[in-house]
Amino acid sequence: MNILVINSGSSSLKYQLFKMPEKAPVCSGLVERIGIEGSFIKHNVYTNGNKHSIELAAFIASHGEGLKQVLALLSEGEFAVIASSNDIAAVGHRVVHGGEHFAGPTLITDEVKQQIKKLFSLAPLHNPVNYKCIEVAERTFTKAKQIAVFDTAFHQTIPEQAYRYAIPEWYYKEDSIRVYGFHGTSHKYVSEQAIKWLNKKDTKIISVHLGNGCSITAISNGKSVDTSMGFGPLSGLMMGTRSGDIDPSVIFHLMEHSGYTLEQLSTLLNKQSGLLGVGGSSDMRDIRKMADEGNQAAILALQLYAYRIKKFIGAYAAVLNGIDAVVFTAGVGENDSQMREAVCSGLEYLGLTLNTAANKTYAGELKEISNADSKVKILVIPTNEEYEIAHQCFDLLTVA
Ligand SMILES: Nc1ncnc2c1ncn2[C@@H]1O[C@H](COP(=O)(O)OP(=O)(O)O)[C@@H](O)[C@H]1O
Ligand SMILES: CC(=O)OP(=O)(O)O
Ligand SMILES: [Mg+2]
Repeated sequence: MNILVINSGSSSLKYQLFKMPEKAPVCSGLVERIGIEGSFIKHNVYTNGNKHSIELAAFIASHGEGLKQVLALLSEGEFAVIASSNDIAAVGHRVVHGGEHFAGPTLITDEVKQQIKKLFSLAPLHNPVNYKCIEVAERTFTKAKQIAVFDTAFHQTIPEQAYRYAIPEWYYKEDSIRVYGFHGTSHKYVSEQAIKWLNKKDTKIISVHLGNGCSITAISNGKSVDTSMGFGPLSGLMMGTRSGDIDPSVIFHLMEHSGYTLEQLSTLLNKQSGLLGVGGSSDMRDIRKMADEGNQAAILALQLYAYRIKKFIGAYAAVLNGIDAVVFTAGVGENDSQMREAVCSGLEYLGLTLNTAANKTYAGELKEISNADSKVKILVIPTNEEYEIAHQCFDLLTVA
C-alpha cells in the first residue's frame, strides 16, 4: 500500500511517499522558502538503498503551487515513482489545528473539512494552507482515502491546570478557549525516539522544536504535560515571523492609541514579528549570515531567540521536577549548532553540560551532544512528522 504524506508548515511543504507495511520511503522532498526569494524543490528518490536527489530552483509563491509541482514530479519524467494517481491508496495530511474535536488520525469528510475551516482564524498561517492541500489532493487522487493527522492530538493529555487560562470558566465551557498546543506529531515522534534511546522506565523529556514555527513541550513518561503554544500557534517561543509570548496590553495599546484593526494586529504578530521583525529575515540562515557580518539587529534577534528557549527549559524543569533529556529538533534545532550552544550555555546548574565538539559534528541522525558526565542528556533527533503520519494512517486503515 502506497501512502503519500503532505506536511505543509508555515514556510515549507514536505512530502514523503511510503510503501506500507514495509515502512520503506519511496521518495521524499521539500519545497522551501515558499513565498520568499530563493524558493526551491528538493526531490529524493530511493532505489535499492540508494538515494538520488534533484534540486529545482523556481519562485514558488504558494503552498498550492508547490504541491502541484510536486505531484507532477511523482508521476511524470525521469524521477517518477508512480504510474498514475491510482497507485496512491491514501494521502495523510498534517493539519495544524484540530481544536477539541480530534484526538487521533481522522478520515476526512465534508464535516471534518468544515471543522478545519472553522479554525482558520486560530491558525491563519496553517489551516488555510492545510485545507488547500486537502482539496488539491482530493482532485488529484480521486480513489485515495484522505486522512488528517492533527498537531493538537498529542497534547490532549495536558492536565487542566496547564491547559486552562485564568479567565472565567464560561470562556472555556462555551467557547473552548484553552491551551491546545501544536507540533504534537513532531514532539511525539522525537520523544519516543528519546525514550527508546534512554532505555529507562520513568522519563522526563523536554522536546525543543525549532522550525519556522517553534514550540517546546514537557513530556512525562511519554505524555505531553505542558507546551508553549496555546490557543493558536502564536504563543511561547520567538519564531520565524511570529512574536511568541507578548503582554496582551501591547494589543490594547496599539488598538487604542494607533487605531490598529484586528487584521493589522494579526498580520503584525503572525507575519511581521519574530526573527523577521527583530532581525530582518524570517530564515535563520539569513540571520546567521547577517550576524556574522556584524548586523546588530540580527545579533539581537539571535539573543532574544535563545533567551526565550532557555527560560522555558527552566520552567519545564520545574514542571517535570527534573529532566532526563533535552531534545533539539526541526530546521533550526537540527542544523544550527550555534543556537544549541547558546541555549545550553548557562544551564549547567540544571545539569546540562554540552560537548561542544560533538555539538558541531551532528550529521543527520540521533546524536548525544552532552558530555559523558552530564546529568541531563542533550540530544539532537531529526524529526520525521511524515513517517509518524504515515504510520498513524496505516493503523487507521488496517487496525479494526
Ligand atoms: N543549516 C541551517 N542552519 C540554520 N538554520 C537552518 C538550516 N537549515 C534550515 N534552517 C532553518 O530552519 C527553519 C525552517 O525549519 P523547518 O522545520 O523546515 O520549518 P517549517 O516546517 O516550520 O516550515 C528556517 O528558519 C531555516 O532557516
Ligand atoms: C504549528 C507550526 O507552527 O508549524 P510550523 O512550524 O510547521 O509552521
Ligand atoms: Mg514544520
